[in-house]
Amino acid sequence: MASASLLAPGRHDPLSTITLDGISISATDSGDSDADDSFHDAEDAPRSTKEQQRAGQVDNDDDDDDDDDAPPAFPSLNSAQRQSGAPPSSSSSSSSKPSSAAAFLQSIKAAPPSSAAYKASKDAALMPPPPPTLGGGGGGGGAAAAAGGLRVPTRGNGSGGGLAVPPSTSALSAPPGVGGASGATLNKGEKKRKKVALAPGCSPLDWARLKNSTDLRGGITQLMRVTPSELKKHNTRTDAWSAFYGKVYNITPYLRFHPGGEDDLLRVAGRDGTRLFALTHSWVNIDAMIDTAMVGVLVSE
Ligand code: HEM
Repeated sequence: MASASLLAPGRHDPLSTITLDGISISATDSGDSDADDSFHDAEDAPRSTKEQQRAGQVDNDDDDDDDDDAPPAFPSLNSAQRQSGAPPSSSSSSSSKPSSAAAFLQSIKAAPPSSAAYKASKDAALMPPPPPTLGGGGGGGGAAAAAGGLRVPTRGNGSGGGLAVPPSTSALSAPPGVGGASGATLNKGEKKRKKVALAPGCSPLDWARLKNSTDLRGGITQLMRVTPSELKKHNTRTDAWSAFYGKVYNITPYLRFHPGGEDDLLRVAGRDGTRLFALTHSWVNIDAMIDTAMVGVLVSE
């Protein structure tokens, strides 16, 4: 092929091979200093030629315009793959090339036609990868795409690195009582948390699994009208009912799953626990928590 005559003897640098071959396809362009035309010609190179050039390269995606329009960014100039292939680098062999080819290469390297991918690959040989940038304004992927690389999406919060802990949280200490944060101090009016260590197999997830798969009514098949005196009969650890917001629940199976401990929950066994419940954790959705353990509604005597 005509490209062989433009290559320096013994020169196998894929970078120069592609570029020079691009010129060779349109022979009349060989003296054209317009780099844009040269790269366009390379894009139009016959497929078989391009495949030969790409032999041994990782990226075989023909649809990638960057690959076709610019000297290959992959394998990158300092990659192990490229080094193991052992083609001599362009800088080390430039002195042995014919002066016209060397000058042409030089002109391309000095001003590639708006080829950000080529510039990135060239820079990669000289310096470590840049630190992650912010994707402020939703345009975070733009620079990465232009550089021909993939980036982890970052949050455009306007400060700090993409995956770093938001600066606002660094000043916070753990909530009192959480994770054994003994050094945590309580603000005035703040209550100390009283969560207990649950036994193995008694996590909230275990409870969710149990209550969704098992009948927890303790033998009750139909919802009952429960009077306070009836409720009072179920006040033991093995048979505990309690009323919350007008509904009566069999809390016996939930005792060992209660994050606040069995004893606290047992305080309301056999009676209306609405007030204590609301005082302790009004945010807990009791219906979602133990709906399958509901045995009836609370009625007056
Ligand atoms: C069937 C009724 C109840 C259910 C479903 C229930 C459920 C829960 C849940 C889900 C939590 C964890 C809350 C969180 O992490 O924010 C919790 C914590 C707690 N519960 Fe209950 N609870 C019930 C009744 C009660 C009652 C009647 C009392 C008090 C006598 C009580 C005292 C506590 C306490 C002290 C905590 C720890 C709160 C903390 O410091 O984080 N609970 N409960």
